Amino acid sequence: MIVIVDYGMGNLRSVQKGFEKVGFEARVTDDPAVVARADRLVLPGVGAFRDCMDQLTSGGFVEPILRHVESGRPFLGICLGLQLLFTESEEFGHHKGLNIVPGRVVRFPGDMRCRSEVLKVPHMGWNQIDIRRPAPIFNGIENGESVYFVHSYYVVPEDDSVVAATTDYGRTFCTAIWRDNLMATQFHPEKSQRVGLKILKNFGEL
Ligand SMILES: NC(=O)CC[C@H](N)C(=O)O
Repeated sequence: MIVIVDYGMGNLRSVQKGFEKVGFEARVTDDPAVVARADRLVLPGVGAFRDCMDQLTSGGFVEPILRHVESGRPFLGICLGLQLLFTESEEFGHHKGLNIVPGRVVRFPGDMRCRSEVLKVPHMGWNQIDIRRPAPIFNGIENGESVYFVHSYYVVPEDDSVVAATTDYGRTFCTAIWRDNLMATQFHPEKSQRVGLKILKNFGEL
């Protein structure tokens, strides 16, 4: 069973519908005991880093998430669900994350340009992924495919070897990580139509 963590700040229904569209039942839960029993766990996230960490902590989700990742069972983080895996984020201050992946979460600068065009922050819309490592979620996905983004911050892993894909937006930034059973994307598979559904299907088939 795929379990989607409901800590009050995720785009849960669209993630759930995405899995259903590719033939996988996904259970949305706010019960840490159900999270602890998941054989595949999805951590979505929309909103501010600190608020999400506060919700995960107050909801009793931190331990079950850490145990799940240690167990080797498949884990998928989406957008803020990627960022929360890291040591800390500079979003609205300095806030500690789950520290499952050493590294920081930093903001795009406001003065990025591409040729003469100012690149707005948040990075919002379709952009291409440059697949660096054959993460299982990328099975059957062509390099250079477009996916959908909505974010102002991006992750900077201490160990570059966890980077599975990058994207260019004023700079080349990490857009997906893969370490053993742990996979996470800065973009939104559930908003990325055909490519995104394939990614969700790949995760369901692990
Ligand atoms: N879509 C989001 O919630 C974005 C996550 C985070 N607040 C960021 O701006 O990067």
